[in-house]
Amino acid sequence: MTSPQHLLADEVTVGYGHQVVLDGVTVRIGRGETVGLRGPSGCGKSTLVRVLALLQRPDQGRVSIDGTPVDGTRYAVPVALRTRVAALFQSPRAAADPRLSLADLIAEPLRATRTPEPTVRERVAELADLVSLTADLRSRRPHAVSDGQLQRACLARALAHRPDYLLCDEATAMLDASTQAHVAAVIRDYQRTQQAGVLVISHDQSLLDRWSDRIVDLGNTAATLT
Ligand SMILES: Nc1ncnc2c1ncn2[C@@H]1O[C@H](COP(=O)(O)OP(=O)(O)OP(=O)(O)O)[C@@H](O)[C@H]1O
Repeated sequence: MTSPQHLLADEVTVGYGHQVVLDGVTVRIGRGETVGLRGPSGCGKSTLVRVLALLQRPDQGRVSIDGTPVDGTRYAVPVALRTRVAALFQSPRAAADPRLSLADLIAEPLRATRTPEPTVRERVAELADLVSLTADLRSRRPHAVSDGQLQRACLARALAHRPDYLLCDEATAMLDASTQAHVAAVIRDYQRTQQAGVLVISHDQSLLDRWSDRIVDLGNTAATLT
């Protein structure tokens, strides 16, 4: 029997104190498809991304990757499994270590998995080219680049391990129109060439319509959404 080709949040429940944010939510992202996720502010979209990215453990329910259930958060999960999912968030400044050059930022996930240094350097050059970061920009630290340039580095870093699933949480919301189009184009090319599954969160309905194969509405959390 072939294993399923999807990233699945299965009947996931998450609460903070007395507030239940996700109540038995099921969302499936198939390989090769782009799923849009919408819903009013505070309905739990970012919480769901953190759960799917294995950054937060649900109170109930579970995540599985291509049929393999995941138990625990990211660093408790074997490298080969956890690197299949990557996430890109709205604020690159919150995500990036200010002490690292953009090249070292992109290299971070590769070094964290003990990738040999020559391979790291080769892959970083390839990724930086993919997001059009010049050699000059690669040597700068976050304070010396624009938000758009930093977000491009964060995208390169997210793609470092060639994830099968990429979760984009308002990833283009803070960017000007031309950087937004650039980042979106890189993600779409990646999605097509790798047959990756992509989850896109946005408050911009026209962006969701353009980008998604289908749209899931998380405003209706009582329902099971697949
Ligand atoms: N760590 C936390 N501790 C307590 N409450 C939290 C925490 N993280 C999120 N919340 C609350 O959970 C609810 C859902 O937050 P979340 O960020 O997942 O929603 P969202 O749909 O992504 O919102 P937005 O569209 O505004 O980004 C909100 O009411 C938020 O205040």
